Amino acid sequence: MTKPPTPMLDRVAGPADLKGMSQADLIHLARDVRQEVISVVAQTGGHLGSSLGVVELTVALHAVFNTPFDKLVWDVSHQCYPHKILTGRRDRMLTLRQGGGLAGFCKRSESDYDAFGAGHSSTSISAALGFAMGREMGQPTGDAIAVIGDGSISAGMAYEALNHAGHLKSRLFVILNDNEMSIAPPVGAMSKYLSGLYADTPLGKLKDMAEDFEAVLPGPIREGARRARQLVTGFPGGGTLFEELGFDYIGPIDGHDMGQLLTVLRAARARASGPTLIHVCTVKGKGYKPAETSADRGHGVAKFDVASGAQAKSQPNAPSYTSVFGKTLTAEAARDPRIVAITAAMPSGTGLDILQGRFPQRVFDVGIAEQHAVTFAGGMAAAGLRPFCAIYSTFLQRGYDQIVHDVVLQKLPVRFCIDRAGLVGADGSTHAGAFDVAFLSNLPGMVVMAAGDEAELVNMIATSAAYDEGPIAFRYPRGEGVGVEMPERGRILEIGKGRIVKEGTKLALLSLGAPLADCLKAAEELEARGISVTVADARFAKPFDTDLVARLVNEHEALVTVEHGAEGGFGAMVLHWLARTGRLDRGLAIRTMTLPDKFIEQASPDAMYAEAGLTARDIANTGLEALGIAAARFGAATA
Ligand SMILES: Cc1ncc(C[n+]2csc(CCOP(=O)(O)OP(=O)(O)O)c2C)c(N)n1
Ligand SMILES: CC(=O)[C@@H](O)[C@H](O)COP(=O)(O)O
Ligand SMILES: [Mg+2]
Repeated sequence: MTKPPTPMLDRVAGPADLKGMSQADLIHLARDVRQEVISVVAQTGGHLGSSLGVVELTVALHAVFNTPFDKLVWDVSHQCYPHKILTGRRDRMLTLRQGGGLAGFCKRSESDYDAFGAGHSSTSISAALGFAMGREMGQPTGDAIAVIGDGSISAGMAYEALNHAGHLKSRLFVILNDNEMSIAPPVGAMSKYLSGLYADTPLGKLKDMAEDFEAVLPGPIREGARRARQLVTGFPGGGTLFEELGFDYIGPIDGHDMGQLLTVLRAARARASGPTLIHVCTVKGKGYKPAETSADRGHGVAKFDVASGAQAKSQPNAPSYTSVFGKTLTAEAARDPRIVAITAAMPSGTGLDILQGRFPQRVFDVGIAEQHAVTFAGGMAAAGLRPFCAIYSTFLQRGYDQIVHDVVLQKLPVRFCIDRAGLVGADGSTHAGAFDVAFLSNLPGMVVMAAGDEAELVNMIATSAAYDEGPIAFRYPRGEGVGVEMPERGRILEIGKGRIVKEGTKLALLSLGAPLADCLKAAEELEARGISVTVADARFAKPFDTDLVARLVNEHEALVTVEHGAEGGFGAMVLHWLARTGRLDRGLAIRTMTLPDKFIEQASPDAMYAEAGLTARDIANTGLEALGIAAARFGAATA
């Protein structure tokens, strides 16, 4: 692939080089950065659309502010590629999202320019406000600037921070990057409100408006903001929502017009004394047709051919868990009108777009609002509906108190569908689904299942649909299933009962969920050495099958539990029970294999599991160790 020339970018080693550049140079630089982002992401895959949308904004911010002394906080930080390119990491961009390479998100450990790490949304205003307070209290830090998208500003946390910032009245910049997109079109009144701020002013006219805005400079910025707002809202007496919250509001301005950006940012930097919100309109995927015209505006892409935009997607060997979930739930919903589903801004990621296609009225996209999603589902369950609340494991962490207080405590039959359970690969540690088994299994009355393969997922959906006694959850990993035969229809599982998948006599491997395939592989390796192995699929982490565990420990010389989750999960529950029932009093050979007590950086899922010590080979070796024949260990772990 020929790389486009980038003469202006080639002159840049870091943000300091932007300071002396003319506006024309910065426009040229932005053009180069855009080419660079396209060229890099074509080779690595990643979050293309959001990064393309903030190219001019990133250049302007680094030209005007004094980073890293000034703290630039990117919300989610999936749009950080131009920022990484301009802050000394250009030469490593081709390692993006790969093992040992640059993270796909901002990371404090990666660069001083990454003021605050992210991956989850809606945290930037709180963090930036923290920096502002640090400055006010004498810490050596400059301005604090949060850049937050219109999708991310829908979450409660963002409002909590705006509310507090308005109260504190400290100088703080919030840049609202409004591209009228989340991953799907954003939902709700806030999105409509933001659009309303410029509904009567088509984007083409924004330039005139901003020139008018410029014309009032260098008069007081507050007056300028008011005039701009009046122009677009037509409410001379009223303030924008942001003004009511105590912010000076500037905008909306065209986020692809370097002149507007520089003028407004420089004026704001020179004059702002309190919290200031700058409303910037951008286009997700800007400057690359295939991204701009795709339904998600090129949100997350695989490697692609730049000329055609065609993405390199490998042929799957089995359906993805996500699609199995979407299709199975749709079939269940066709049979049961009480079934409804909730997503927090991830209809396609969760597979609920499939159900949405068939029953649009029964799928509720609540925006990025996991806490609300959980309690909303609780209310629906209390009303007699059968809600399936589909949230990635990592994002479900946001709704923990809601799970405990609003759902579990009241024994409400919310079905939690936990996708992306386990390590997820390129998104790295922020997105690892590591903790759900641990944080759900300790809740009284909660039922927690994990699918050992895609057919089991079908059974668990059927089981959840039929279960009205209280909250129930099932987890399944990112990516393809294992290729097992699929049942016509899900079977209702007996709550708290596991299954023996393969009978043996000497060693017992007890898998929870996705490690089942690796346990079977490990068993094969061990059997080749003459060690007879039982492989059991626990199915339930809570209540787990105590009869099965008792049988495994009684009838085998050693037991190994295996899970794709953090310490404190299934293995810990098994150990609690064994200890409580006195089974450990005279000793048992038992090992619990979990994710290690550390965050694992991005790499391929196989490489991440290898680092975690959870490959089939690791399982086999742990079994040997538990049997007291560690000397017979297999060689280097294979993924
Ligand atoms: C708490 C949380 N929930 C869901 C997500 C998944 N997610 C990542 S980016 C995104 C859309 C963000 O939209 P916006 O802030 O407008 O940024 P844009 O992609 O439009 O640039 C979503 C839903 C997340 N990162 N964090
Ligand atoms: C930034 C973010 O949180 C999402 O875009 C995430 O990267 C999606 O990952 P999946 O590809 O697993 O849906
Ligand atoms: Mg957006």
